[in-house]
Amino acid sequence: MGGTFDPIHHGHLVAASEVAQSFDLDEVVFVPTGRPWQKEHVSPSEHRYLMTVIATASNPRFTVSRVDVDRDGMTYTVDTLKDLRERMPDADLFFISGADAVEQILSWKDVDRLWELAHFIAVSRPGHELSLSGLSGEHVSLLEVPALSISSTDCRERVARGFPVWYLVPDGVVQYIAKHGLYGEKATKR
Ligand SMILES: Nc1ncnc2c1ncn2[C@@H]1O[C@H](COP(=O)(O)OP(=O)(O)OP(=O)(O)O)[C@@H](O)[C@H]1O
Ligand SMILES: O=C(O)c1ccc[n+]([C@@H]2O[C@H](COP(=O)([O-])O)[C@@H](O)[C@H]2O)c1
Repeated sequence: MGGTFDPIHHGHLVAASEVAQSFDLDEVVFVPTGRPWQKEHVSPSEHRYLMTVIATASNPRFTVSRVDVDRDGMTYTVDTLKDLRERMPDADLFFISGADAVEQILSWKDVDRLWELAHFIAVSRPGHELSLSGLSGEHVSLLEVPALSISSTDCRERVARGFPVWYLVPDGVVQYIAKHGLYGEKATKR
């Protein structure tokens, strides 16, 4: 599952867990982006990587990859998938995305190459229609997952306003944000 994870939240974790169950996956690899070219003002990748490690540590089926964080330049999924394929030559690769990301996929770099590298799984997300958006069902599967109306943008804005993010993100991530003063945190009651 690729994402900017700024920060990772329970919407990401529930989506990953549902896909793992429904598609009988051995492992879900979370891949935090290095420099996402369609997003501005992103937190340093080491913070996003470490929050992802903290959030996934307790699940034996979840792992985190540094392939995007360690690659120079902008992050493109075509490179992510090539790097993962090199590291896992025998694996069947699936790329998990939310409905909003799938709406944009035709704008991604080397989109035609993507279908050769992985099968895509689009999960439902509140506020977005889950549809193939003109993509082929041969390359993309759709999956309804429990609806959690959480976004990283909302989490960042809440922290900046001094509102709690407990129960929106894992406890360790709440503590990591406070410890490193991410998102312009104002003092909050805990
Ligand atoms: N609540 C959610 N339910 C289902 N999928 C989600 C949810 N939140 C994010 N996703 C999906 O997870 C992937 C990574 O998301 P990302 O890290 O960009 O989080 P985000 O909440 O969309 O962030 P931001 O608000 O900063 O854009 C994307 O494919 C996105 O569609
Ligand atoms: O390859 C691309 O051109 C591309 C463009 C936008 C997003 N992506 C990937 O989509 C995933 C979700 O991205 P984001 O920005 O919504 O967190 C993440 O793995 C990104 O690298 C990929």
